[in-house]
Amino acid sequence: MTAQSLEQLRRCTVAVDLGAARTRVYVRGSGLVVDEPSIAAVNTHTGSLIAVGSLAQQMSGRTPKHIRVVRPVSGGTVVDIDMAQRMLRVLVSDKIRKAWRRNPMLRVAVCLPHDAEPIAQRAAVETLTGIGARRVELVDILVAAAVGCGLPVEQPEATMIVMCGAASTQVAVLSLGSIVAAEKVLVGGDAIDYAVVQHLRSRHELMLPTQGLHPLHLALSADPAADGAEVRGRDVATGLSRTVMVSTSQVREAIHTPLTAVIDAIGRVLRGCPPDLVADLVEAGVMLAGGSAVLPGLDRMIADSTGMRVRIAENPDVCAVMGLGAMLEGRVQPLHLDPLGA
Ligand SMILES: Nc1ncnc2c1ncn2[C@@H]1O[C@H](COP(=O)(O)OP(=O)(O)OP(=O)(O)O)[C@@H](O)[C@H]1O
Repeated sequence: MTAQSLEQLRRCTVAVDLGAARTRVYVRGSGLVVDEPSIAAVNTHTGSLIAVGSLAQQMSGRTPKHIRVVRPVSGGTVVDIDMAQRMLRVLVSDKIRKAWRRNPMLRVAVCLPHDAEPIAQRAAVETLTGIGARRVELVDILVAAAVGCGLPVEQPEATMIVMCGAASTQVAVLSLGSIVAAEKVLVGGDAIDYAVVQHLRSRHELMLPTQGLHPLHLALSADPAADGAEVRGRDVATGLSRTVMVSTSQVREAIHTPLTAVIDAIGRVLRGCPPDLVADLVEAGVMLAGGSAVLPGLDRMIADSTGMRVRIAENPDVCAVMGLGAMLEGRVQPLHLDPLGA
């Protein structure tokens, strides 16, 4: 991050993280004002918006035919600009109206997945300008999250962040405010949940409701010797409700493949780093951020396979937007490198 780009971010009033699972909005001077699921419910007859955020999430899987629950953000990219704008307008309505009114030249900072395609960048800019932003600054989510975790990204020392989101896991090594090496794999919390759902379907012939995944996360945190968790779902053949006991070892086996993809990505990033930075990381360790960072046992698995110390950020799910917030509040100081004048 150059001093110039930090200067541009300082002129922003609002920071937005449009995630595949959740939308977060930070307003300068007010803090985090929105943290809601990136979901909208629409009446297909009239086209009108019925609900957004948590309320729309509650409707998911329970709607009559004329109501459709949609996700305007997929894989960290806005795929339905019109719906994303309508959702954002409702989510931020009263929270940033004041900021908007006070500042008709509103500048907004948005974090995007690492190496976002130009089309994804344009979709984010169009979404925000469509709801009133005059200028949109784009920031790599890995830089924003590293700042939000409190990592010393501006220093000449390596820091490693693993951002475990819903749609993807992104890994980076940063030094002197920039990304030295990074990787993105399209495996996140959703793929891990899907692996568990598929396992239950094939092994127990059980279809799981979305809410049923929580006991499985708890089962993972239990003692491996414990029995596991009771899970209620629908029998694939009869359609009737049924309960099965799922053991911790079965859940671990089911999520082994997606987690291996994450471990492999970390390995590739380490191999792409100069040896001096890898030596720094032995001391500094790895920081886990993103909603899936709290998946029980993930930190231990990464520590075992890399031999490095692994920490989970204090509020891992909101690191990226809080990092953007820190930049617009001016809490991130660029490192001034004095030219030697040679
Ligand atoms: N307690 C928990 N245990 C395990 N997984 C969890 C827990 N809480 C949230 N998750 C997972 O975290 C993911 C959401 O993470 P996050 O809020 O970082 O997503 P996002 O920023 O919207 O996603 P992306 O960065 O991929 O766009 C979901 O897949 C969810 O299942």
